[in-house]
Amino acid sequence: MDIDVKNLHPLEVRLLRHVDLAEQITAERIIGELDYNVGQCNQAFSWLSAKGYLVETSRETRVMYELTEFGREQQQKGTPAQRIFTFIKAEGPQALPDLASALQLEKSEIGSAFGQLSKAGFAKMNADNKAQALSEELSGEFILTAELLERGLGGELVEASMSEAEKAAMAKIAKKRGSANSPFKVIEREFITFALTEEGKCAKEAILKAHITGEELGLVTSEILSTGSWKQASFRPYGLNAPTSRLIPGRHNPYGNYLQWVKDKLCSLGFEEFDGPLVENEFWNGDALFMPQFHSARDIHDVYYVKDPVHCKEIEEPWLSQVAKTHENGWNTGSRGWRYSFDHEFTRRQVLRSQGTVLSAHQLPKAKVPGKYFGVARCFRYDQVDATHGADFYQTEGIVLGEDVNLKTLLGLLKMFAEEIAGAEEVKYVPGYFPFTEPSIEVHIKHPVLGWFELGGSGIFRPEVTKALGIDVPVLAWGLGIDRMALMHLGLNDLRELFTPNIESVRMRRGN
Ligand SMILES: N[C@@H](Cc1ccccc1)C(=O)O
Repeated sequence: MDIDVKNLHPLEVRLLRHVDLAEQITAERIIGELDYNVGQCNQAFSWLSAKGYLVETSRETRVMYELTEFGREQQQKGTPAQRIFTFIKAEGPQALPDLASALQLEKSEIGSAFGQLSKAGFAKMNADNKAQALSEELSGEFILTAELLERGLGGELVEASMSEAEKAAMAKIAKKRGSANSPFKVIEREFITFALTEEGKCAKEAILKAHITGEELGLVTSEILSTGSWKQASFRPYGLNAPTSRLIPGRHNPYGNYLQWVKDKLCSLGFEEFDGPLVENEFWNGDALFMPQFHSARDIHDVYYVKDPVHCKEIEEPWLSQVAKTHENGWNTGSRGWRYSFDHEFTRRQVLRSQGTVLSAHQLPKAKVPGKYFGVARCFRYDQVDATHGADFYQTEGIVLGEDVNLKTLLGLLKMFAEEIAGAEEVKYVPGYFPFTEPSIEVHIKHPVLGWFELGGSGIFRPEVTKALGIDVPVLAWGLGIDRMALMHLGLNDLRELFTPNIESVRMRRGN
């Protein structure tokens, strides 16, 4: 079997070298014989078990006794019974209160210790009501207790390896967990026995063959360099195949990065960024874009209305009057208008913006000519959520104003969005319809998994839009689903992945 033992930790190596092939291995032995502490021993066991070199062969819970502080004190001074016996042996019979003050023990302690001595026949109360020793020396239980206390100094006592007499003596003096005046605390500990597996045996042989001792140095220190001791030392090899610990530095969300990249790109092309509120009104979101107020896309199924307050205060003039007249009869835009009576209450209804074009409408009255503007706008439309639809979505919106801009300029921009920003290889530009542009062009791209889908719309704003808002030059306009572009660019197959809270999948995603 080919086993790579170079990456074993010295704690594992020393353990493997130490144990015989057929041996049962216990923590006690490893701690005692290899001078490991409990933590090191547990680590060696768990690492070797994880590698399949060790198997657990049995597990038992053992009762153990641990000397308490009180026990240590008694061990040093002697137990009350011992001390009373030694004292009355040396000084002759004593009254109990005198014993208490001479030995600095509580009366109750004297009482119970004398009781034990007299019951066992080592002392008695004489005619003068004084405690008197009855034998030459203590034996039995009293000696056992002293011995147990002494052995307790050296470490925990395992019940299973105690004699019946010791167990009986221990039962009298030890209390379960923590009693302040008990010399021993009773604890229970799990003992696991391990044995080498076949792989473990191979590993042991491989270690011996490779002369790995576990004493190799893992660290070059200034000390071993300055003393020159490195010359004699043997070193642990680098485990070039050892897995490194995973570093998870903070990083930006890939979609956030993408949005920033798009913004930077547009700014570097001379676009100015615009932005606006999420809550808009029908006027800017639709009316100013020459969408008739009775247009079906504006009914309650598509747009989210604001419940409170339902209406905004007032719409800025002269835009309100100019737009209203344009709807009614074309005003002086050269159009006949939609020929209905403009609803001044409807126009003030508050909505969540449903298209980024609302930003373009706001921009027109204050735009520079020539000028280029863009924005990334979160928009809201009621929709059934699926791989390519959300209830809210981001659009990258933009306008270019100027005497000499035309359809060719627009197509050039759309090509840049589809090919450079979305990264699509197959693109289709098809005629479309929007109430605010003429002509209108839709952009479609082909996604490797989802197939063809629409990126968004574009066109040249109609004079009904531009003139009513104070602009008299051609204005190119577009609104493209930037979520969909990101889907393509980031190599994802579902819009919902852009917004996933699953941190693992976000970490794995390639950034921009
Ligand atoms: N606002 C349109 C897209 C569009 C923008 C600008 C001009 C033409 C079309 C939409 O959301 O679908």
